[in-house]
Amino acid sequence: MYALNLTYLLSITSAILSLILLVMVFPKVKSRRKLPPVPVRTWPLFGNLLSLPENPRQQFKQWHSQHGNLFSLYFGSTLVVVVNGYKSIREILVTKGASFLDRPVMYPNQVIGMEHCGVAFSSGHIWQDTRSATISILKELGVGKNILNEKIQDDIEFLLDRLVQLKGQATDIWHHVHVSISSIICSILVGERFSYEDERFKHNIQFSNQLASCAKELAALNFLPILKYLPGDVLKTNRIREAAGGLKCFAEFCCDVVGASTEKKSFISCFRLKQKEKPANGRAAILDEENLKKTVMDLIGAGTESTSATIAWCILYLQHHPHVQVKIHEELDREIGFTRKPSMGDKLKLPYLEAVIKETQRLASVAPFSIMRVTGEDVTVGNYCIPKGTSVIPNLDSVLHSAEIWGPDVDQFRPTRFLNPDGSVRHSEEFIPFSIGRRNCLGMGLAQMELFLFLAAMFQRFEFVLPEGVGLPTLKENLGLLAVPSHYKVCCVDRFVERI
Ligand code: HEM
Repeated sequence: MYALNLTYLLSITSAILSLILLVMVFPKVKSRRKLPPVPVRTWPLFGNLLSLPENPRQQFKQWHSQHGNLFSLYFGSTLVVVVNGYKSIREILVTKGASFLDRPVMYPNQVIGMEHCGVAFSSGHIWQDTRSATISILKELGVGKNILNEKIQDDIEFLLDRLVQLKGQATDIWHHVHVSISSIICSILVGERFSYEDERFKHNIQFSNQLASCAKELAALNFLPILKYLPGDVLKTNRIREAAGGLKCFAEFCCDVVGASTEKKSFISCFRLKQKEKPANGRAAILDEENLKKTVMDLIGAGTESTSATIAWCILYLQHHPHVQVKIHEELDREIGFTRKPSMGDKLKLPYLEAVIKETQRLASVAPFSIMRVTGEDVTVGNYCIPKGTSVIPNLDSVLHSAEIWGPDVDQFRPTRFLNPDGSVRHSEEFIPFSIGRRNCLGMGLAQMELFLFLAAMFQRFEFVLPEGVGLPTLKENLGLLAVPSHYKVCCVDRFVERI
């Protein structure tokens, strides 16, 4: 009887234990089974990092066509899901956007102890409150309105003067544009322009370039932090530390310049005024000085290279397609002439230029992999489950370079794809260089103003031609934090002189 009871008790206990085990383990087995496929062999420690070429655009394209819209990779031990195609990207960034709003921690922010604040790399409430404050201040300061139009025009005047002074000598046009675009964002932040010769302003540009040049090392350090202990500074940790520290110092300097001013003419003073407002949600503490400094750094970082590289791509494409430059000149001469500056009010009159800008953004795709997101909870996309805490790459390139969307000549520069038969601009929902959803590019309005005003004024004034005897510059990109062109030189031929 006793033996029978013991057997009975044991079998009941083991049945309950098996059930508990099944309940505990099954979801994991199930979710593991439903992860998007890993297209290559995974190695201990490195994961799939060793299978990624220096420029993964083509490799991602191939895996997209072989494995469908979602595939997984391990960057070290971190699971990263790459999402491709308009439908799936829309699903993660818009329809199920709430589960994909956060960002993973990034190494350079960690180095300066600012990984959780600011607007571009923060998460949760800090991101939400900082983003809504930043957007409302930029609106107050006139993004999309005439006040900003004038600020931008000031820097354009400086740029045109500098280019005229070169008297047609070959020059690195991207460098000049970079300085002007950087000056605009600084003047929005501080309320007045820095002199281009200001040492701190020049250093800031230098530090941004320095950080951008360490993109590969940054990617490795992000996912294999143990590598920072390698002897001999193989991964340029000293350069990264110096650049990130330098950018932080410049942001502190900008905040000091504005001081206690309560005039609502700079981003920094408006942000400080918001610190004093009593918010409905009771979270005023989030908009503190540390957060202000990091937001200033984020706006400078996100708002300079992206726009100036796009302008550099545009002028480079036109060296390969000179007939497009002729058409831009014809449109500008017909609609604006030479006696006044182009303004935002002229946008509708210059559809060809607008189509050229869109085609440049599509083909150059300067932020091909957007900025990584991280899932805030387990979420199902298509047939797959993406677990909470997974890093996610929205592969914008898979949309901007999709032959299904843009046709068989997708790799060619053909601005007319953005024109309707009646000559007006064709808008397409798949045109997503600024990403989509609640966390898309916060500076889209400013970037669009800058691209239009700079390019309209530059083409009104100059014809950009290659120096004599120099072959066509390469279209090969340098893919770091962004996809930028290789440096090239052009001569800026003054069209106003020709008219006199
Ligand atoms: C041609 C120029 C530009 C392109 C192609 C571009 C593209 C992008 C992309 C793809 C993202 C990632 C969005 C996402 O995660 O879904 C982004 C984020 C961001 N961009 Fe831009 N951008 C440009 C210009 C600017 C400018 C001028 C500013 C400055 C005000 C700016 C500020 C930002 C900020 C602050 C974020 C982070 C937003 C957040 O995390 O909430 N961008 N941009």
